[in-house]
This record gives sequence, structure tokens and C-alpha cells, in this order.
Amino acid sequence: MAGVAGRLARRWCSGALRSPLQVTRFPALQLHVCGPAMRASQKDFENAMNQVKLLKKDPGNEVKLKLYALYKQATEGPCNVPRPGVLDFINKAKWDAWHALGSLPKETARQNYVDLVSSLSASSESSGQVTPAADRKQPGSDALVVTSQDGITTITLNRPDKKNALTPQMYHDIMLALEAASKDDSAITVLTGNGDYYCSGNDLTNFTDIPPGEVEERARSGAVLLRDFVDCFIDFPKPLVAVVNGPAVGISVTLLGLFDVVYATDRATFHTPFSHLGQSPEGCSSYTFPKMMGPSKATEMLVFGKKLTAREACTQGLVTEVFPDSTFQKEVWVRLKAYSKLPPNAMRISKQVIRNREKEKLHAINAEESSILQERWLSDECMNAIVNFLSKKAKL
Ligand SMILES: CCCCC/C=C/C(=O)SCCNC(=O)CCNC(=O)[C@H](O)C(C)(C)COP(=O)(O)OP(=O)(O)OC[C@H]1O[C@@H](n2cnc3c(N)ncnc32)[C@H](O)[C@@H]1OP(=O)(O)O
Repeated sequence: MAGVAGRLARRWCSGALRSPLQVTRFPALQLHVCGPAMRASQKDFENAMNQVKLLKKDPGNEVKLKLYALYKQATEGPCNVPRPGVLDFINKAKWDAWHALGSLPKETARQNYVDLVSSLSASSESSGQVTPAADRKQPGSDALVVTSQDGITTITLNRPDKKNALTPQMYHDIMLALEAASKDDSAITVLTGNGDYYCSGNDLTNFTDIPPGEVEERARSGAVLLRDFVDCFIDFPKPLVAVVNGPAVGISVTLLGLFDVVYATDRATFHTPFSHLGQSPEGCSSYTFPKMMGPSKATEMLVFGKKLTAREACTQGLVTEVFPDSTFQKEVWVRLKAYSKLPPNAMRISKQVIRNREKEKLHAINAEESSILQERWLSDECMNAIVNFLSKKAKL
């Protein structure tokens, strides 16, 4: 079973449903799924398990019990374990729901599960996404969700409570997801965020808990990670689209210069507070930003940390188009679905013709920026800025 799906199923089976009155919070993500298939395959089933994780609205305990029962029936067959004791209310409710399915065949339970999830997803406020790609290697944590549908592979940052700040695990998972997306049969790849933020950049707590003797080594390995990460964006062979669903900070902004198209909600802002953090630009922005907006506008952003509105970012060429927040998801996904029907090889080749002109240059810039940043991470300015952030967080 795919990692995310497995974790989800385990969570459901092992206590997410803590009390019949307790509501499990689901991360907010707009989604829309295919209608019910005539006969659900194992892949459909795994996709459905991933979709449950992205439901915008909590489906309520009754539906969750139904999902639990169908999941158990589909994977283990009829319930023939002893009924939990009368005081074990939660497990008894789960057992009852499963037992009520009697001898329903596994295939039918699987189909019913898929149909139920599909109806929940369709009724959820939605736009244009999602069928997780069950045959791809799933990332190592729930902080990233990869889905594939309608010729579009979507990589969603899924740490909304931390404004989708990027942990080392997430950098690795994004690299894996890009690698898989470059080889799958989708025509377009999308990066987006779940929740009110697109991404708040590097997780600043990445700088904590470093033993004194290991600071240099951490800076060195951080620079290697950064370089590898950005290289994946430089080399990505298919059209890469950023669906910027909210404010973006730091590396999530600089990387936009390596995307082919950037769509933003009018609620988005673009902020690169590198000097405030004692750091320096990465993601090839020292090259792409001056190229797209001219050196002085780039300096305002990258050196003085001026935060741009979505409309300003669009005027500066960083954003392709801005949409009203109320229709953002709908309009963007309709557009992307139409683009994804274009001949994929032609799109891939056209992208490469554009990118190949400066690939070498971008790699060299990435290497240089990473090495400068490695030095910056060791500076007092940087250390102080991180301590500042962490003390505010700790309300010191
Ligand atoms: C190896 C590769 C290195 C690549 C180099 C990359 C560099 C960069 O990306 S530099 C940019 C780093 N990012 C930042 O400086 C942003 C820091 N965060 C903030 O300024 C704010 O949190 C905010 C403006 C993004 C949101 O403010 P607000 O709406 O007031 O929400 P909170 O501050 O309460 O945030 C909620 C929750 O999320 C945590 N959080 C947000 N961003 C980060 C982050 N970048 N790193 C770590 N944690 C973050 C925040 O601490 C709150 O957590 P709790 O207090 O636990 O609820």
C-alpha cells in the first residue's frame, strides 16, 4: 500500500476516531475527483484513501465509520473478530459498522469505498484536482501530497499549520516527486500549497538543535541540499506551473523564476527577507530576478526585502497572471486542464528549447549562490536573525 494511504488507513484504524463526538480535522485543500468508476481497481482504492486525506470538510463520524467499515471489509473481508467490550465505545462503534457489512464481497466494498469518497470529494468545495498517483513512490511524510489526474501531476505542500515551511524531509520529498513526475505520463506538473499560505520558505527551526561542533558541517550539508534541490527545478523537463494559493516567502519565491508559468491568487504576496535574516538570495534569483524585472526592482526585493503584492509581482514578470481569490482555484484548474490536453511531447520539447539556452548558466549560478549561502549561515547576522525568530515564537 502506498505510504500516505497506508498511514491514513492506519490512523483511521487506530484511533483518529477518538470519540463518537470528536471531529477529526482535515487539512483544507480544494479538490475534485473523477466520477465513480464501474469497477474500482486497487489503484482507484489507494487513490481514494489519499483523497480522504485531502477532504476540505470533515465528513462527520457517521461517514467516517462507513469509510472505516468499507476499508476493513475491502482489505480483510467480513468481520470475524470478537466484539469489543460494552465500555469500549469507540471500538465497539467501529466493529458494529464493519460487522454490519456482513459478507459483502471485498471487491464491492472497495467499489463502495471509492464511490463514497468520490461523492464526498465532489461535494467538497472544489476546483480541479486530484487523484493521487498510487503507482508513484509516495513521499516519506504527510507534509507533501502528490496526485495525478487529467494529465497533471500536482505536488502539494501540506503543512498548513506551519504555513508550509519546508523541512529537510520536504526538500528531499519534493526532489523525489519531481523525479517521478518527470517520468510519469502527465503533461504538466504543478506545485501548490494547502491552506492559507503557498509556502513560508525554509523552516527556520532547521537551524536549531545543532551541536556546537557541527555547525560548519550542517552549513555544508545544507548547501549541498540546496544546490541539489534547485538543480531539480533547473533540469525539470516538462512545463512546471506554480499555483500560488497564498503568501509566499523566501525560497518559495526565488524558485518561481525557474517555473514556466506562475498563477497567483490576488491574496498572495511575495517576500524575500534575506537581508533581514542575514542571508543571501538562492534559487538562481540573483540571475532570474534582475533578468525579468531589471536590477533595481530585483534589488528592492532581494536586498531590501520589499514585499510585493500579487499584482506588483505580475507587473514585474514574476507572476504570469493574477486571479481573484474567490475564483482562483476554479479558473486556474480549468485553464491547466485545457493546457494538459496539448501534445505532451511538443510541450516538453518547446520547454527544453527555451531552458537549454541557459541551463549551464543556471547550474553555475546555483552552485555559486549555494556556496555563498553556506558562508552566510555561519555569520552572526544570520544566527541573530534565527534566534530572533525563535524567541518571538517562544514569546521570550
Ligand atoms: C536547505 C535549503 C535552504 C534554503 C534557503 C531558504 C531560505 C528561505 O526560505 S528564507 C525565508 C524563511 N522564512 C521566513 O523567514 C518566514 C518566517 N515566518 C514568518 O515570518 C511568519 O511565520 C509568517 C509571516 C510566514 C506567518 O505569520 P503569521 O500569519 O503571523 O503566522 P505565524 O507566525 O503564527 O505562523 C504559524 C506557525 O507557523 C510557523 N512558521 C511559519 N513560518 C515558518 C518558518 N519559515 N519556519 C518555521 N516555522 C514557521 C510559526 O512559527 C507558527 O508556528 P507555531 O508558533 O508553532 O504555531
